[in-house]
Amino acid sequence: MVLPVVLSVIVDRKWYVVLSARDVGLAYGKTVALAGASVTVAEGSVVALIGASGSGKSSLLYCLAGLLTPDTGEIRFDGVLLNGLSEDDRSDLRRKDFGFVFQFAELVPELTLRQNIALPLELNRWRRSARKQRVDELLEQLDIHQQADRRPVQVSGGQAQRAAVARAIAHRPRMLFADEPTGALDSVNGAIVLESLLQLAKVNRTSVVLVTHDRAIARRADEVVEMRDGRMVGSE
Ligand SMILES: Nc1ncnc2c1ncn2[C@@H]1O[C@H](COP(=O)(O)OP(=O)(O)OP(=O)(O)O)[C@@H](O)[C@H]1O
Repeated sequence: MVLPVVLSVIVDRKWYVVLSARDVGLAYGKTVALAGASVTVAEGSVVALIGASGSGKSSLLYCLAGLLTPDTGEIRFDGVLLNGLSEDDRSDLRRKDFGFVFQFAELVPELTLRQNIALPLELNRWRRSARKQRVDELLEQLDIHQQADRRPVQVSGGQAQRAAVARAIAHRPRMLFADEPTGALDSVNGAIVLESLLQLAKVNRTSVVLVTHDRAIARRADEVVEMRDGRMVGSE
């Protein structure tokens, strides 16, 4: 009975929790940003964190991504407690398994789009030929091949943000963290960036945590988690 076994492995994999936060608390001095926030991300799924300004979305995203250490609670990636890792191990994890897209592309201004996209591949020691092939493929997929040799100031905001998406996903990370990735764009360019991000994540089977205050964007996610006052709505 090989088939049922294979099927059950596929089903288990689909619901495998790749990342989770449990009862996470974080304060900046006297300001409480997170007050017992909990969320789980199934492998290959897109989770949108939505909520009013100041509700703690970005703080939770940064804790999930290992960029901030929570004061209390647990963050686990692949079952491993992030708070228990050394700073070196956490930065290894971010380099290999995580990708980031922020509201403003935050590309390196001195480098061309092509060089920006190649950065995570260099950091992960991809061979030159594999690097070139992957960067060319992404430039085509994101329709920015004609701007490949320009620097960020020489392209439009939408093109720069598409390059930022390419850079975030280039090394095929298991997790992509996106903080208002379309927040600085008009609706047409915002839609192009969002579609590219979701499509590339799907192709690479990358799980996504997406912070947005826009319900129309959140509707594209597999799961929408609403935050208020540093925790999930309905969790009081
Ligand atoms: N570096 C910081 N220093 C002090 N307080 C901070 C800092 N970052 C965030 N805060 C505060 O923590 C709370 C949560 O902020 P956070 O940025 O996580 O919310 P958010 O939901 O992402 O907001 P927005 O949608 O406006 O980006 C807010 O009260 C905010 O003012």
